[in-house]
Amino acid sequence: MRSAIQVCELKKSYGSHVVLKGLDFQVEPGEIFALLGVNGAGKTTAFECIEGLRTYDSGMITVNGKMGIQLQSSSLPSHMKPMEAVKLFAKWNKAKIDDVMIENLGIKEMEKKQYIQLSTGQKRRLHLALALVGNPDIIFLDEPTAGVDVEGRLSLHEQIRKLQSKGKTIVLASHDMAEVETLCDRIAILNGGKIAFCGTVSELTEKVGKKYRIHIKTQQGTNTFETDNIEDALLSLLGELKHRGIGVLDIKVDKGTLEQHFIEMARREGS
Ligand SMILES: Nc1ncnc2c1ncn2[C@@H]1O[C@H](COP(=O)(O)OP(=O)(O)OP(=O)(O)O)[C@@H](O)[C@H]1O
Repeated sequence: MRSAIQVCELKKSYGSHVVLKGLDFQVEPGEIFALLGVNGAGKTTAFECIEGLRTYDSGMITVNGKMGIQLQSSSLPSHMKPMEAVKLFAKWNKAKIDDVMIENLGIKEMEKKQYIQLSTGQKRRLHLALALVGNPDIIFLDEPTAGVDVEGRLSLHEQIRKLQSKGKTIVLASHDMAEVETLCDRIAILNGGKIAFCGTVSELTEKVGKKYRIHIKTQQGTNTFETDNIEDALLSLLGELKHRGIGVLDIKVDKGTLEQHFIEMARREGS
């Protein structure tokens, strides 16, 4: 099967500032893929090169499918009404407005407001609707839930999953690691102008998360212990607690969070 997006040796500089030093990655059809990196790593630059909005110095980009691009904040005229924007985008795309999509994203509820009067969450939903107007195959979302409250974020996640269930490919950039962990099939970490890691979150954990962490809650409080040998550590910990007559209320074992692995990756492979 052809990849939805294939990026080979992508290089991009702004004057003497080299931002992308040869990116290589692929996005497969129907997956939710995240491009991660610290501020200024070059995620937006990479997106814009792929989207055809920015020229690049060298490399090859292949996109198989129609693209839909979520706007950045304050990209629309401040007095424009949400449905006016939707109609305008539909006209540009020569597309029929999908009433179900408009309904799902709650665009009609904001009908009376001007763009400038929308909340951050409402703007994000409108931007997503505008990206979807032309019925694209591949949807680019640059920080789709930044500044959105928990409820709004969950509702946007639901919409993004619905898109995936319809066979759409989603490519997103996000600084919210919890969001990435729950939503994405694969991630790529951009660091020092290169892809430092590309794969699933579990693969990243295998690569970076060397130690097990035991989080244990007792009547005396919560503690975290790190160990290489989970079996021995658990046995001796539980044995010791039993010996001292301390009851265990909760116990969890992990190999660190995506956030910790991301930071570790940035430190390890830093530019
Ligand atoms: N038009 C431009 N002209 C010159 N430099 C630019 C331009 N756009 C971006 N840069 C620089 O390129 C680097 C990468 O920026 P980019 O916006 O792609 O990063 P990013 O990973 O998307 O960051 P953030 O997480 O903050 O959105 C930064 O150092 C930025 O200052």
